[in-house]
Amino acid sequence: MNGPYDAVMPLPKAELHLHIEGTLEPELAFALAARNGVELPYADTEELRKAYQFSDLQSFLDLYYELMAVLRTEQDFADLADAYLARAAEQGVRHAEIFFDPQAHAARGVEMGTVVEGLWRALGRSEAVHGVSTQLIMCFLRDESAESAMETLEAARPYLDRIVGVGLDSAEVGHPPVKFREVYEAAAALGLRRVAHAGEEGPPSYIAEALDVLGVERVDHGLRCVEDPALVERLVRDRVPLTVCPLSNVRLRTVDILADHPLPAMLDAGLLCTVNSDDPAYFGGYVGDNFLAVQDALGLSRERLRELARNSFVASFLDDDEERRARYLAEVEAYEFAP
Ligand SMILES: Nc1ncnc2[nH]cnc12
Ligand SMILES: [Zn+2]
Repeated sequence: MNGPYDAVMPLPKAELHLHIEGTLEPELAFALAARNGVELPYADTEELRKAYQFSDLQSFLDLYYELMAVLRTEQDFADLADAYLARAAEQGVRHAEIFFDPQAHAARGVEMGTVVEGLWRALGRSEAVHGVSTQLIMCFLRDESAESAMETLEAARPYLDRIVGVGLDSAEVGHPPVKFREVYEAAAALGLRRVAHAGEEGPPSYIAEALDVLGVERVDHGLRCVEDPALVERLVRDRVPLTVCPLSNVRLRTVDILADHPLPAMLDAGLLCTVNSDDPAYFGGYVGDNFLAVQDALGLSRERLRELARNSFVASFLDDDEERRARYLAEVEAYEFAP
């Protein structure tokens, strides 16, 4: 018998908010640690999984950065991305726009070229191997300096043919978008697309600032917009996509329980929401699992799920390949949910 899993998983979708480092499963972390002679402060995968209890964004980021110590070589990044793409394909993902955090790797002496070339080894063959088209978005760590962000953009120059845009992530509160005005101006001048995390833990004013000062086309999370009706009106009017990450919000305690998540109200308000996994290895599910979870906890209808899938392609950076976008959108409309 078919269950909700069979109905929802194959629904064609794009994933637009996914940190590749957040796909590092405990098993792969230990395998890479052994390969690279890195000592992890956990006895085994079970003990590591027990550490996945977070009280807020920072408590997660501490573990997220700590585990990155196992990522050293191009092959490590290729293996990481390949594992994600295989999982994503199983969850109905047809297109993925993937974040990476070069500053977090530079801190261990791992250079931009190692990260990008390694990721590209997997991304370059993803369509052929997994049936998933991909794009790369380079994120700046907002709790690092603006100068460091600018140096990172400089370091990325030789690889810009492989990077579609820039993003902004890490600890939000106290690091408003305006801090990165110049680097976003420089990124725009290089022809890069712009997104930023805003309104995850930070106030609604950070969302407006990301739009006004950084010129972002898409807001990552954007959840706290619901506190400001005028901002919601603006986001609806301007069709600004929000990359919502429901399981992440619960695990990082942005919302108490999934049943209280504002996603249905956001969709009712006319916001262009998408559903994404953020850091699936840490938050208990990949993007299809997020779809399933919101269907279950929030009672979203199948037409709402179809709307979310449609939005994901509309909000994607497939503007340079409208034919492909149209093909994906046609797949969404033609999709028949298993009974
Ligand atoms: N949810 C998140 N918010 C901010 N920075 C992140 N880096 C990885 N996941 C993140
Ligand atoms: Zn994120």
